[in-house]
Amino acid sequence: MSGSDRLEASVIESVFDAVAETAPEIRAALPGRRVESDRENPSGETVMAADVHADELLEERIGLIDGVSGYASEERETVVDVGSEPKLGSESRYAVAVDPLDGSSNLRSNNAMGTVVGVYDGSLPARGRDLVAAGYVLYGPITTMVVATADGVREEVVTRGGDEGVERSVVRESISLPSDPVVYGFGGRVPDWTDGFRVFAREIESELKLRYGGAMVGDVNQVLTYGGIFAYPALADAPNGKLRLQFEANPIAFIIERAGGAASDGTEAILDVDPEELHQRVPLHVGNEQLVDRLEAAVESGQ
Ligand SMILES: O=P(O)(O)OC[C@H]1O[C@](O)(COP(=O)(O)O)[C@@H](O)[C@@H]1O
Ligand SMILES: [Mg+2]
Ligand SMILES: [Mg+2]
Repeated sequence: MSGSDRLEASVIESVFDAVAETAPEIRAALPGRRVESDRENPSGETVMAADVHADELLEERIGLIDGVSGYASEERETVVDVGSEPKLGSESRYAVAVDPLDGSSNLRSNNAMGTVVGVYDGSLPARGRDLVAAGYVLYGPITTMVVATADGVREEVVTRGGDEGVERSVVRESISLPSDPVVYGFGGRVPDWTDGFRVFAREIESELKLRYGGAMVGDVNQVLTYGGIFAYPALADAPNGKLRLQFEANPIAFIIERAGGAASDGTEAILDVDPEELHQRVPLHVGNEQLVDRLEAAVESGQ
């Protein structure tokens, strides 16, 4: 292994160690943080106290990792320079982009939420093809972490061990999307969908079962588990949809592609989208390849 390969492997391992160690703390702190903070994020959304807390914990832990030069989050205007000279040689060139708490509007109703992380080889904003790893934590009835690297996709269960340590056990390895899709979940109000997307949705309704929980991580995990399609599409008053390219769409697209699926903005692969700014939004359609292909055809013909 060359020096730069060693650095990359060590950065990826350290990022997921940090995320796994932080997840039980993020979860344990939720009950007292189901209220709005006095802040708005760069996307113009009101930030919950739990969003702020998760972001602070992750910045502190990820910022310490040897070889990581930048930390960016949905909740911060600019990339935080956390660079140091890596001990393993090579330059410190990796940037980590995080959605500290995905689906935080589910806090009030006590439904699923997640944490999304992307490890980019380069400075942000970057193309999804520059990701070297991505993953998410799902705070469901149990806490799981899905990790995707060049080697494939795995799912771990994360629990608090003795003396506040964290235990991780791999429960699924080499995950690939089931070839016979079962579920779908689409965000946004139906009247705001484009004509092409509505036509596609009508077809899918008679083929698959609806599973929509309002947290992208939870909804995507249904697709990863049972096969199917998740979308937060372009809307009449929001042509770029709701989800953010760097923090949400790219990491999810990376995971689903590694699991044998596809992800599209409606015309091209999410991972090929050239970023213009850190917080830009993008329509996201992700799942089994044949469904994403059909979606692209329908969206194109309906515009
Ligand atoms: O409430 P809506 O419009 O269905 O939107 C739900 C979508 O918004 C999100 O909550 C946005 O993520 P954040 O909670 O991180 O802002 C996604 O997780 C989810 O897919
Ligand atoms: Mg989110
Ligand atoms: Mg969020």
